[in-house]
Amino acid sequence: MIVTLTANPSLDRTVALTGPLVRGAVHRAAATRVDPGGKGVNVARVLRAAGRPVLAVLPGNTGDPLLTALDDHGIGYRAVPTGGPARSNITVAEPDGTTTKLNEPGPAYTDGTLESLRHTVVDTAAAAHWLVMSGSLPPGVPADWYADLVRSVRAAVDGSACRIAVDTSEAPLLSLAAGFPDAAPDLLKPNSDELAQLTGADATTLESAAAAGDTGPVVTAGRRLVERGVGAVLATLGAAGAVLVTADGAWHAVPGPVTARSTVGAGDSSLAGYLVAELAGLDPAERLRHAVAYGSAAVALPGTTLPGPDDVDTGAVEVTPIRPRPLGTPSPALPHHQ
Ligand SMILES: Nc1ncnc2c1ncn2[C@@H]1O[C@H](COP(=O)(O)OP(=O)(O)O)[C@@H](O)[C@H]1O
Ligand SMILES: O=P(O)(O)OC[C@H]1O[C@](O)(COP(=O)(O)O)[C@@H](O)[C@@H]1O
Repeated sequence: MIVTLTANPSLDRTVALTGPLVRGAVHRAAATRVDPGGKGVNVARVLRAAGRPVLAVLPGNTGDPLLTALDDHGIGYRAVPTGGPARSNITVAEPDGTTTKLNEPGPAYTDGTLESLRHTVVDTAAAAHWLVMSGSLPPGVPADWYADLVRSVRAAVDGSACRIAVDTSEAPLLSLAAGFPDAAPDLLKPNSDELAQLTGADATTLESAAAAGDTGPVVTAGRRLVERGVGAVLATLGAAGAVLVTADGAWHAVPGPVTARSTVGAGDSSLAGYLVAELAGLDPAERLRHAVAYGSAAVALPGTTLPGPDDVDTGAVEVTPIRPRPLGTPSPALPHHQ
């Protein structure tokens, strides 16, 4: 079983426009849709569609439309009472696939929510193969909460029995990294912005260099994290695919041709695809292939519509091993902001 923790879930409302977004203009939407969202919820949805047993842990009060949506999708969950309804995050989708996201901060927790959530995670992790902690933290939650939770789970559960994956950003990500090596997860899934936040590198340059075939800076950034205790770094790079770095090697995977409709949920689908392959016993290169195939499949679908196995074409993804640097060769410099 896989447990996903979404500390700040959302109802994702996607508004599709008929033309490009114009600031200050009135737009008549072509269509709208509402999906249950938040990073861990999305990972749970993809895993469930792939036939993997999954439990979503999240804050939520009985009757919250988000919990109703999870019921409708057949996602099992443990919800902890909290301070108000789940936030609504808005995506504006333009016809060329450009997506603009407006993410609310989310309701503050009531006294006890944080502790109940922590207990529920530690309790459910005891029976899990993977625990996935994903997304932002609501207002008032200490930034080092994920780092503390990694330590709590490791103290309570045999580490080899339940591995931990983390996908977060900004202060919670930086606090997690400050807690390495003892708070280092088995799998970290940064996108290029998050890799830049961790290393001080420039995100656009990391992606554009990889798109031009130079994965050196991403591999250097990934290796630094692995040297600090992270088991594997799955660095997703938008249209440039993804790079996987472990203690044993590094690989780059490039997606096949995709018509982008909405990038929302692409990173979550990548993480879920990686886990699908890992649970099937596939090797690191194949895990990366699945991650990129699932991410690209998500991009081709509207709103937070997430891919099932039938949407995913692993054969279209090209995976290349990245040769280790010869001994004594200095690492390439990371591209920093000018
Ligand atoms: N424009 C795109 N074309 C094809 N695949 C894409 C595109 N954008 C994202 N992807 C796929 O989705 C994955 C995750 O996207 P990314 O933007 O890096 O993550 P996040 O959603 O976390 O920011 C990529 O590794 C890639 O496989
Ligand atoms: O917790 P955050 O960082 O505000 O992100 C939440 C948003 O991210 C999503 O989970 C999508 O994430 P990705 O596009 O990175 O896969 C949305 O469903 C949700 O609205």
